[in-house]
Amino acid sequence: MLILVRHGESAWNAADRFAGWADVALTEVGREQARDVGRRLLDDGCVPTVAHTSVLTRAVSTADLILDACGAATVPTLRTPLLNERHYGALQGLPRTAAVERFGAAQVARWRRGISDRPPADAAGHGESLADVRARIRPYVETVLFRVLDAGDPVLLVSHGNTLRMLRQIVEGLTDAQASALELPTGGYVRYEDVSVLRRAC
Ligand SMILES: O=C(O)[C@@H](CO)OP(=O)(O)O
Repeated sequence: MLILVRHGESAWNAADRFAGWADVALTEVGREQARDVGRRLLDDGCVPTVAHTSVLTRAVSTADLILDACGAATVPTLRTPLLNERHYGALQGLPRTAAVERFGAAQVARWRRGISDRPPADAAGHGESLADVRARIRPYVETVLFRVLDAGDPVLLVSHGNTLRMLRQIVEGLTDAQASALELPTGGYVRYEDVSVLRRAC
């Protein structure tokens, strides 16, 4: 079983600011969203035995709260930057409304959901398109994730909006347009009971 979770609401989700690799904490709403996922997994008898998260605090905290709430606090957890949110370059920290005023709604929409549109780079030259994120996570999906799923472990994977968009494209075999249109709310999750279907789609 694979359980994909988008982290709970962060301070910058609440403030409508681009987060990317900025290490923003969960709000109390986000913490409760995470605990709620854990309680639902427990009720459904879907307690993970392995967890994978990004290295960003909002994902790590979400995983910890989920695992605590479903009685699985001691399961082995892999934290990897491969599961980080897309790097949003110079947009990080900017309110979305300010970005729209400065660059126009159409350009901001392309940076947010266009597959190969890379946001403007930050001072250090960083900034990833969705295609860059897909290339970053593909080796993780094909070697690390599938190896654990093949061992039969129910895996909890906590990541980010754009990273999960690309991860779902890979494991569900979605087109670019379908992947770009995916919207998982903060604290939202998708559960795949039969992971052999995912292997075929990959
Ligand atoms: O700020 C971000 O890092 C992401 C996810 O919340 O934003 P967007 O949905 O605009 O890609």
